[in-house]
Amino acid sequence: MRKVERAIVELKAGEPVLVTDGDEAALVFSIEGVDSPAFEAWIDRLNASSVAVTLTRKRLESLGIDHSSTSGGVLEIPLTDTMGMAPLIDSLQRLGTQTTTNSGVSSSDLAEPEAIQQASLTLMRQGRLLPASVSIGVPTDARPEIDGALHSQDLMRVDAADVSDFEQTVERHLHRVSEAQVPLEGAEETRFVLFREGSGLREHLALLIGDPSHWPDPVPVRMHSACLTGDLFGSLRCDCGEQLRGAVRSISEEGGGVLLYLAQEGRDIGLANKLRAYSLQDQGLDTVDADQVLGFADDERRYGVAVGMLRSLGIERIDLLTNNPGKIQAILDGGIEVGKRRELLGRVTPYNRRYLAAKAERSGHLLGASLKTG
Ligand SMILES: Nc1nc2c(ncn2[C@@H]2O[C@H](COP(=O)(O)OP(=O)(O)OP(=O)(O)O)[C@@H](O)[C@H]2O)c(=O)[nH]1
Ligand SMILES: [Zn+2]
Repeated sequence: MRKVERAIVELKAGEPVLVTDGDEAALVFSIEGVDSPAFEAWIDRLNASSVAVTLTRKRLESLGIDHSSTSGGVLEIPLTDTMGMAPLIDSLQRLGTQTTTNSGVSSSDLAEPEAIQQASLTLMRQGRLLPASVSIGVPTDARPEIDGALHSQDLMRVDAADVSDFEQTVERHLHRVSEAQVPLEGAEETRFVLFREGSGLREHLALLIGDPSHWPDPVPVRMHSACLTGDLFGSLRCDCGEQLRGAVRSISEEGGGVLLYLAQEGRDIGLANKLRAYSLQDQGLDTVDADQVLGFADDERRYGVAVGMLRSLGIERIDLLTNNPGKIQAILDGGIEVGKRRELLGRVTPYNRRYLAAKAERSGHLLGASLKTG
């Protein structure tokens, strides 16, 4: 597991990772890393005649490519002697982010992602990078070159099978690391408990509000996905900051309960991608389409960690503060009983009205009344 974690750090730094599957091996870069010196250097070192771009199905759809595969597609790009590095990098980056549906690529140009390419997309996802990768196949005669780099620790190697296990393993190994009393405005008796994922990459908080021995049954719970712009800076583009403070207040008034503050910035696409999505929304796309252009599903969140935290706190029956039916389903799927849903509304502003409307109309969030009156 630590190897996969290190591989993600390499990819985030624009460096390649060697991904293997049996006898097959490829050097994988994130599409964000193709302008790094390492990319050009490895094309030369391996004397590569082509590179392969792996895109998610959502990304293919947004490029107007009708592809039947559920997991994505792989486009082989031949490298010619006359093609300079700058145009190659430019066309790779455009495949990763351009908004036009006129990509010039058709479904017949695409291959099904194999284990290595599937693993590459998982690595990007775990690193909250753009979900697109570029790989360079390693031919047998280039193995000594690669072995040298592995030996001198210039290159990290991971096996595709370990990558595919990673996501599940992370959720199973949740550690309760540290805790302290932190009095909050409106909820002075609050205890922060920090949980760390097995991989060490992410940390989530449980705020225990009030005295647990006097909590109502079912326990009022809010699962809140981090939103740096809204929670901390009071962004008017969303309703998160108000929901966060409203939840603390309301749980405290009801006699206590738990707020889970989950490291799932931007519906778990990460802050870098959320800012990209915002900028696409400023060009006219709604919140769902903007994420799709970047290659993401409507909502990338899973709640295994939240279920794990509730279990570790000994909570088996909850009332959930949310407008998102997907969260209720996820908790039920995790085997925790949900009594009531309690709505939790933020203020509707001219800046967030469109965002909230898209959540209601396209993602099934229960916000209808607030949008009419707000
Ligand atoms: N990708 C993306 N994420 C956004 C955007 N606006 C806000 N977010 C993120 O959406 C998440 C909202 O989290 P929550 O309030 O927990 O969840 P919710 O799905 O709105 O459901 P509720 O429980 O009803 O609030 C946060 O992680 C925000 O950072 C956006 O335009 N695009
Ligand atoms: Zn927000």
